[in-house]
Amino acid sequence: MIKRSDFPKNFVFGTATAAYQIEGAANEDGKGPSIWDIFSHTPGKIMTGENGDVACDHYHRFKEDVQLMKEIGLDAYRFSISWPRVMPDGKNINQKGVDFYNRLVDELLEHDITPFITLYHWDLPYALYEKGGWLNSDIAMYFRAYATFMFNELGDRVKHWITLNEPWCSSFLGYFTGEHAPGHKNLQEAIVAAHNLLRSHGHAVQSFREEVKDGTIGLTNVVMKVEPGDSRPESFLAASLVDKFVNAWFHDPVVFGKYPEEAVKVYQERGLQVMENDMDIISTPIDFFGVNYYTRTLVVFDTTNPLGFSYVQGDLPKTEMGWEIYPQGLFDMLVTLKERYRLPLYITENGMAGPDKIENGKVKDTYRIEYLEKHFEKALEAINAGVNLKGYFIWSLMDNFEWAYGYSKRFGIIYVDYNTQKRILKDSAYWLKDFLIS
Ligand SMILES: OC[C@@H]1[C@@H](O)[C@H](O)[C@@H](O)c2[nH]c(CCc3ccccc3)c[n+]21
Repeated sequence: MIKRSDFPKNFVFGTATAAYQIEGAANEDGKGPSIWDIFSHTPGKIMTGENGDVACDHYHRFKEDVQLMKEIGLDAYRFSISWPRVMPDGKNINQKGVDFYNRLVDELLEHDITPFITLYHWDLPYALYEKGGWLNSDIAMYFRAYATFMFNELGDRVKHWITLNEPWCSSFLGYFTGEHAPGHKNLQEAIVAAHNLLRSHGHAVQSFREEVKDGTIGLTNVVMKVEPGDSRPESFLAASLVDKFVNAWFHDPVVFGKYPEEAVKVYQERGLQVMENDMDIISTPIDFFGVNYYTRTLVVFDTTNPLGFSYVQGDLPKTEMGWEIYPQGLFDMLVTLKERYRLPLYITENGMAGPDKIENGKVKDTYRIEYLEKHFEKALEAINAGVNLKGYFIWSLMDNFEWAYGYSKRFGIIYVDYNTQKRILKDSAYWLKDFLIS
C-alpha cells in the first residue's frame, strides 16, 4: 500500500478550487460581474439552471474551510482570484475584494498551509468582455496590470503562482463549442482567443520576474492522453494530430516559442495572426507546468467530420462525468511532458465526480479512495522514472459549482449540503488524513 513517506520529503499534497465555483457573494462588497455570472444566468446554459450566486458561500466561510484543510493535514491549497472581485471593471481596484484575498492568504499561512494562486480560472470581468475580451489584443495589457497588482499585493506572502487555468478550455469551450462562457461558437475566435490567452500569460510572467524575485510561476493546462479508438493507421494519425491541437498547442509555444508545425498550417487558414515578438513574450521562461489530468481521450479517423476525426467512448469504468478511469494516462503524460519540455511539474488537478450520498451522516466514497490511490501510485511511478514532480492537488477540496453541470457533479473530498452550507468530510477525506501521516 502506497505511503506518503514513499514520496520525496518536500513533495506537497493539496487540494484545488476556483473562485467562481466556491465563493458565492457574486454581487457583494463591490464585486463586478464575470462572464460566468452572465452565462450562468442565461437560460439554457447550465444543465440544472443553477448559478454561482451563493455556491459554497466560501467568501463568508473561508475560516471554517481553512480549518477543515488543517484538520485533514494538507500541505498546500490551490485557489484562484476572482479578477472582477478585485477589479470590478477589469481595471479599477475594489479594496474590499482585495481585502478578502489578504485575509484568506493570512488564514492559510497561520495554519501552515502553503497558498498556490491561480490568477485566472475562467471568470473574466464582464466589462472586459464588452471590450472584446480574449478577442481584443489589448486584453494582455489589462491582464498584465491585474497580475502586477496582485503580485505587489500578495507576493510578499505567496510564492507560487499560476497565470492561467487551462487556456484550451477558455478558448475552445468558451469560443468554439460554446459549452462555457462566453458561449461563442466560432473556430476563428477560439484560435484568436487562445493566442491572446498565451500572450497574456507571457506578459504576466515578465511582470512576475520584476515583482516577486523569490517566487515561482507556471501555466496550468488540461493534459489529455489522446489514444486511437481503433486499430486503423488513420486513427493513429488522427490521435497524433488531436494531441498536437489540445496538448502541444498550449505547451510548445511557452517553451520553444513556436506553435506545433502540423497545427499552425490549419490555424493560419482560420485566422491565426502572430504579431512581431508575440512568440518571444509567450515563451518568457516559466518555472513549472501545472498538469490537470482526469482521463484519456479516444479518437478515430472519420471522413464524415470536416476535421477528419471524431471522439469515441472507451469501455473502461467511468466517473459521473462519463470520463474513463485511466491512471496509466497520468504516468504516460507526466513522462511525455518531462521528456519534451524538461520542466518541473505539479499535478494541479486530479480527481473524480462520484455518486456521493449522505447515509447516517457519512459519505462512503470508496470509489474515490480507490481512484486517488491508483493515481497516487502512478504519480509515484513517474517520480521513480525520473519525472521532477513537485506536488499533487486533488480536485477538489469540496463539492462546488461544476460549470455547465451546475451542482449536479460532486468532486469534493468534503461534501457540501447546499441547503444548509454544512460541510461533511467524506470517507476520502479521512483516508487522505491518514495517508498524509503514513
Ligand atoms: O471538471 C472538473 C474540473 C473543473 O471543476 C475545474 O474548474 C477545471 O479546471 C477542470 N478541468 C478539467 C478537465 C477539463 C476537460 C476534461 C476532458 C475534456 C475536456 C476538458 C476538469 N476540471
